[in-house]
Amino acid sequence: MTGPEEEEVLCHISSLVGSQSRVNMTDTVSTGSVSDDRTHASFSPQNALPQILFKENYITSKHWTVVIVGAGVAGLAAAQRLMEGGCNSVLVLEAQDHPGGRIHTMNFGDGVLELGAQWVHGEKGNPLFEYAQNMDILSDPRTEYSVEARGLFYSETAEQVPEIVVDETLMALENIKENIYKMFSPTESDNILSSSASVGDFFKQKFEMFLEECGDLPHVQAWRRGIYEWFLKYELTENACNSLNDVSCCGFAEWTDCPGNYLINFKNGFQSVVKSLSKDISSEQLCLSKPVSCIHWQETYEGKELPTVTVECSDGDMLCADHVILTMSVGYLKQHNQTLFSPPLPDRKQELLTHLGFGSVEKIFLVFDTPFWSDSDLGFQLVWTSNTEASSEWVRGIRGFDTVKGHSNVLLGWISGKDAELMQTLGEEEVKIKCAFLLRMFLGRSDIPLPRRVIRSNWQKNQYICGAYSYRSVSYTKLGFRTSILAEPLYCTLLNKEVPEKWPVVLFAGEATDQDFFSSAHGSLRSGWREADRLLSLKRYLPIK
Ligand SMILES: Cc1cc2nc3c(=O)[nH]c(=O)nc-3n(C[C@H](O)[C@H](O)[C@H](O)COP(=O)(O)OP(=O)(O)OC[C@H]3O[C@@H](n4cnc5c(N)ncnc54)[C@H](O)[C@@H]3O)c2cc1C
Repeated sequence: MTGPEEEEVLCHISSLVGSQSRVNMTDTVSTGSVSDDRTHASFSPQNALPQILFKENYITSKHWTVVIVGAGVAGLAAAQRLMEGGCNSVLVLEAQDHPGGRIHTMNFGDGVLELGAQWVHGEKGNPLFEYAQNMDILSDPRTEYSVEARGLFYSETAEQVPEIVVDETLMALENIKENIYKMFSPTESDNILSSSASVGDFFKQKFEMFLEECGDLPHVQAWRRGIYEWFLKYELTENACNSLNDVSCCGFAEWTDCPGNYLINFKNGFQSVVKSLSKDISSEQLCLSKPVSCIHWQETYEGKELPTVTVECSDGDMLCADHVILTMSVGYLKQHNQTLFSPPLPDRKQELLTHLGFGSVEKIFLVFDTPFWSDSDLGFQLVWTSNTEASSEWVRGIRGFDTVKGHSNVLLGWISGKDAELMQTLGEEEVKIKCAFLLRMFLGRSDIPLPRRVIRSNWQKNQYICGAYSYRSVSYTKLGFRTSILAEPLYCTLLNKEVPEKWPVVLFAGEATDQDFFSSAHGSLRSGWREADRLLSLKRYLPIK
């Protein structure tokens, strides 16, 4: 079913990690990360057989200094940093048959489609921007820019909402958002009351005040309310939550913007970061299709040597290491932490995982034979001003359709929360029909054709990702949780006085563990470096291999 215009970039990535996938014949892994019609053809168990026999012995017979679980940005960044620091005994285990995690670039036509991370968000102080710039993999933001959530705003009665109303309302909402940052910034909000404030309540209260001040005619007020609903959907996507009432104002204000262009593209897609981070990792050190099922660690150790962490894989393989860095998503950890650790995680960490937010954001790419819009259109934003029959359906969750850089015949719809989860359960035909119906209704154009195909991301369905990214919920801040609690390693108390008494054995990286840049790829990158540096600082105690 794969169209001629499309080719999995992941196949290209496979070449950078060698042609051996080390797929275990006895362990069939369903990645579920993309629509069912795409497979990673280069990794066939048949052609991997000779390597399997060699690799399985190789990885289990060695005692590794560091085993990293997950080959997303965080895991690869940690591996690269460790190796640059002189620690070469590093093994990366990845459950899926490709590296990249929540980065998934797909070749399409003459360009790419990004099913996961799409842009570098900001320049100044952004570690990913600096890294990518040094690697010369970024497009020039002055000539190669993207737009998001722009274009014309239409109501379900096919009226274009006057730009002045759109601009005024969005400006008011941006000001309210700015106020959340100011009032709830970590320096301003050290009290119990502010820790229970929700972003949803804050917006609602301030927006009602704005409406009152405006004193509009009823139809203008209906537009403003529709724009407000549109804006909330935008924020649901930014925060990957079901409702902004779940998002804590304090947690929201912890996010730190990096000044500069917010939608920076890569010359060859986000996958070039994956490629660059893994360029020095040999094929022996990156083991794909190798899910880890349990981390066996010790809380105290009396021996003269250093304690060993045993990594148990789903296929029964046991690997030994001095340290393990885990980079799985919070969604995955929420589902598996009860069985993933032996002994179990400390209570406080388990409780944190219950309260830390992690929800769905999905992309729906509509591919048309020929565009029904013009080159100057930036997108079509959907403003619901009343309740119609369609408004109770999942399609109401679609914020709008943006044009896509490099593809004149593709529109991108964003959807999040419960509507995104429901959308994933539907067949391609139904999604196609519903999206075309929506566009016809809002644009008042019965001539809009059915898209030729629909390409969806399906992050929530992916058993090794389980959603999009993390957010700080109201209960999380109310109970006093901090990112540092999630990021804190599991220590083993050593009686050997030659080394620090609290010896980190299991370490945690990944987007959610970054204090300021959680939910982003630059947060992941920094978290991988942070944990690698933590281990490199112990170098003097280790026979670094
Ligand atoms: C739709 C979407 C759009 C986004 N847009 C942007 C954007 O424009 N800009 C931006 O900066 N960020 C964006 N992000 C966020 C960004 O993609 C992530 O923050 C980042 O890629 C996460 O990297 P990570 O290494 O922390 O985790 P992951 O990428 O999730 O890596 C973890 C890896 O662990 C593996 N794994 C899980 N369980 C196991 C196991 N048991 N054994 C072995 N391996 C396992 C997983 O398969 C995965 O490969 C977006 C995310 C989504 C979903």
